[in-house]
Amino acid sequence: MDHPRITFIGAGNMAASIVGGLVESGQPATAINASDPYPQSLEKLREIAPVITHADNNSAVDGADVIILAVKPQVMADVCTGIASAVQASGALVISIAAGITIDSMRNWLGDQTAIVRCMPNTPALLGVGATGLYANEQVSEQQRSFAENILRAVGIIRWVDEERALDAVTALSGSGPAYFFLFMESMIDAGISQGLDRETATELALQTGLGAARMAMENNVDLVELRRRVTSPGGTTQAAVENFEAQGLRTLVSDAMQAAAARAETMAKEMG
Ligand SMILES: NC(=O)C1=CN([C@@H]2O[C@H](COP(=O)(O)OP(=O)(O)OC[C@H]3O[C@@H](n4cnc5c(N)ncnc54)[C@H](OP(=O)(O)O)[C@@H]3O)[C@@H](O)[C@H]2O)C=CC1
Ligand SMILES: O=C(O)[C@@H]1CCC=N1
Repeated sequence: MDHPRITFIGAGNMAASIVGGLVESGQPATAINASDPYPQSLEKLREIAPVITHADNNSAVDGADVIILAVKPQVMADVCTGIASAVQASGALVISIAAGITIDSMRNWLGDQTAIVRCMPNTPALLGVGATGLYANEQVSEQQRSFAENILRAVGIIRWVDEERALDAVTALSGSGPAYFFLFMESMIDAGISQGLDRETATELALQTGLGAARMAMENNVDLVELRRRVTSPGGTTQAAVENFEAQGLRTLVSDAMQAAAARAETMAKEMG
């Protein structure tokens, strides 16, 4: 099978970014179906590519090889129970991108033997530079694993994890991670302004610095500690700032925040499972 027939349930932000990446990577739009109760979301999706749209989830699932559940965790139970018979009849692979919804919950709603890949992408997928962690249950075949890989690779890098629990750590790191960097850049901009820069200048310098640092970390074959050492002249300005970060417990702060995110993913699984 050259191109699997892919169905998106939910045509929001994440679905739109994955559709964009898929079509760019050669998946024909005519082999993509999407359903959403909100016609405007479907129209927006068709501005990206001429996919086949449905108001009804079951009609979108009909004939699919891969079904991507791209709805909010809160509506997942209703969506899954509503398409369960059609999913069982199709034998399709189900891919969920919802935070904190476990494979056990999905098997309860969809049927025991459903092949499920649970994954956690992030919003840079919108630009094709996402980072996704994936986990497959036993029912997923080799061919279905490669479908899942190709779909998520169309919007960035992918990493399989061996245990489903690890997806909570992936959520805490790369799923929520873009927001941490935005917060850090916001803080740098505010600090620059309070030291006398105008907002536009502070913003431009902070964003370009973020981009430059990320590119250096990815493109130079040098580890982060060494890259940091090269910026930090002994007795200079960077040392003064970094010592302040360390003294105020930046590492503990980051670790505690990521633990809160992972714990929230676990609680969501209990609340919505
Ligand atoms: N945003 C992020 O950073 C990340 C999000 N995720 C996960 O991705 C998933 C989707 O998020 P996102 O794209 O941001 O959300 P959106 O709200 O943009 O998209 C969800 C879409 O599903 C539609 N929908 C609601 N009910 C149904 C239904 N019964 N059947 C079909 N479609 C329905 C919604 O319509 P309507 O607007 O009318 O309700 C909406 O268009 C979430 O589960 C989230 O946890 C994963 C990684 C990162
Ligand atoms: O905040 C959330 O719950 C979702 C999951 C990861 C990013 N956004």
